[in-house]
Amino acid sequence: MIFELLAGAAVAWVAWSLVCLEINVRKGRAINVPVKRLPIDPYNIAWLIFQDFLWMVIGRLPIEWSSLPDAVRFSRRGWQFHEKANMHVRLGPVFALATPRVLFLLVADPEAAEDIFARRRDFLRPVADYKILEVYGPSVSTAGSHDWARHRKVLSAPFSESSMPFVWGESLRQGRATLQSWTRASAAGVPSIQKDTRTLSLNVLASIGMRRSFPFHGSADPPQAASEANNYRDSLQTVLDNIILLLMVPYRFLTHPAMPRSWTRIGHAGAAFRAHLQHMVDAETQARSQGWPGSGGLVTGLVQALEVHQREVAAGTPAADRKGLSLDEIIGDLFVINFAGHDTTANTLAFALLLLVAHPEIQTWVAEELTAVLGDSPAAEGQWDYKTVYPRLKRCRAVLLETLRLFPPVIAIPKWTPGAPHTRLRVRDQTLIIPAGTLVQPQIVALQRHPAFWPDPDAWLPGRWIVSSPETGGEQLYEPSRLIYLPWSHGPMNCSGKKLSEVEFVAVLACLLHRHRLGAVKLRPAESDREVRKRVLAVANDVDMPMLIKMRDADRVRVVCTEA
Ligand code: HEM
Repeated sequence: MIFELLAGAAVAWVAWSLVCLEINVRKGRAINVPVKRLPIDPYNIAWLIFQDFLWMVIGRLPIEWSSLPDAVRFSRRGWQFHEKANMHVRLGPVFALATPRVLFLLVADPEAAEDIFARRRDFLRPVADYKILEVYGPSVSTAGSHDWARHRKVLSAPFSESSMPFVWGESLRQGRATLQSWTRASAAGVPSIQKDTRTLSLNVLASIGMRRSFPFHGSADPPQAASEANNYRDSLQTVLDNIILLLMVPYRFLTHPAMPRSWTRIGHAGAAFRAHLQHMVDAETQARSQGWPGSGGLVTGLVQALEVHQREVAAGTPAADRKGLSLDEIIGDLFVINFAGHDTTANTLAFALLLLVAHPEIQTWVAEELTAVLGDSPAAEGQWDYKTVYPRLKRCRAVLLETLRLFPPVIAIPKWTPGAPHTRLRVRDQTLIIPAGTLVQPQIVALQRHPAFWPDPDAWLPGRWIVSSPETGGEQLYEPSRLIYLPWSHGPMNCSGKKLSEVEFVAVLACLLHRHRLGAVKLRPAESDREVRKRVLAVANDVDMPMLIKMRDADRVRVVCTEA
């Protein structure tokens, strides 16, 4: 009887899904763009868990990605990375993907994408889908339009130009410590550059929060006693390493004695991180109440916003008109900044380092610039001044820009159309009438790899970013005149940490390549340079997308760092 009931429910669910799918197919057809069907909702939890196993099996079969049916390819998390610009080359700048839950409209047209970002009220961030990020409270990423502006105003100061000399100094410190650790590594190479770039990026983030430098401890260094939640940096590390579990289950529940021990450890780190954030806010508030200027770090601006909020609450200002941020909101923002700034930067550095290992000629090209700007003496290292040095390191930035072109951590920016009954969007010579509730996604990967916009689109060529300045004849960075490049998103809601990530990346690369070069440990003595390059590129291109694009196993390449 139970079996029959379950079977009946399953049949009803499948039938209902098919009906919803067909309704969305019709909506897509009415927009007058090509429509593809995806019979399963890509955000279905069971499917999200099960698909890893399925793709592991498919990956072992001798089947090319391009020969799989469309519906199978689109069902993979992060399919846009594997598909590159192919679907848009085949179907045009816009096509619809109908699923049982929602209709997606995928946009790879520069002008239409620009229009979507500019019309912030017509194409909203789907904040309901972002609520899961509220581990510690509402934040800039999860706030609706009105509240978002309040958050963003407060966050502009810590990411402004005036904070960059500090970011530069700390990134140089961490970059030099990484170099020391890597040059000390045995002939077997650095065990994990992915782990080390995470440690480095975490240390930079922690220093921005605390205005205090943390020692770098690399994967090649002797093991240290683990301190799960003892300090701010370690609890943050545990929280970010286990973020998927913490997004699914509130950390308060994880600390329950009935939970498995590995989960309670994560729950305690979650609680400790919250306590550290609270402590930082309290210490800052106290310092300010005693007339001291505060740490000058990220927390200072947030605590000022808290003071504004508290004054408005005391004055009885209605909630909708209040300025500043509540305590929950500043804690939420502190968390989201760490979440958004950690793996994005760390993964990008790891991709760039492996690509540099595969392309020693680009290392030489970057080192030429470093020598021209910094000289070649180690003694002058302390004089690498942000204001005079950073703007001149264009080739270092070219390496970042080109790495993010091929491997953007975020592959598409979700927006949705609230306007009833529809929203209009001009795409080339056509006006699309988009029904309310459609998820409209400017496609980062497709735009950044489209052969119509980029010659040799899938090749990693940092030199494409360097052009000759019409005024001086010297080198300057290429700036695309259309929206074909958007790894940090675009428009007013773009990434707050863009400049920070650029400054950090350039500082670290300058430390690593100024007087050293990176190579790969050979698998066998007879492995040729060509074979090594092919192997390293295969590792870099073998990506997964648990939340962001990352290499499935960067540690298959053991990196060595030697003096040039
Ligand atoms: C290579 C590095 C990075 C990339 C590629 C990147 C990319 C992005 C993208 C695509 C968004 C989504 C914007 C949207 O929805 O339109 C975003 C948002 C955000 N990022 Fe980054 N990010 C990077 C580094 C950082 C860093 C280092 C920080 C801070 C320490 C940071 C903080 C943020 C914040 C706070 C937001 C939310 C902005 C808002 O909603 O107004 N990001 N980032």
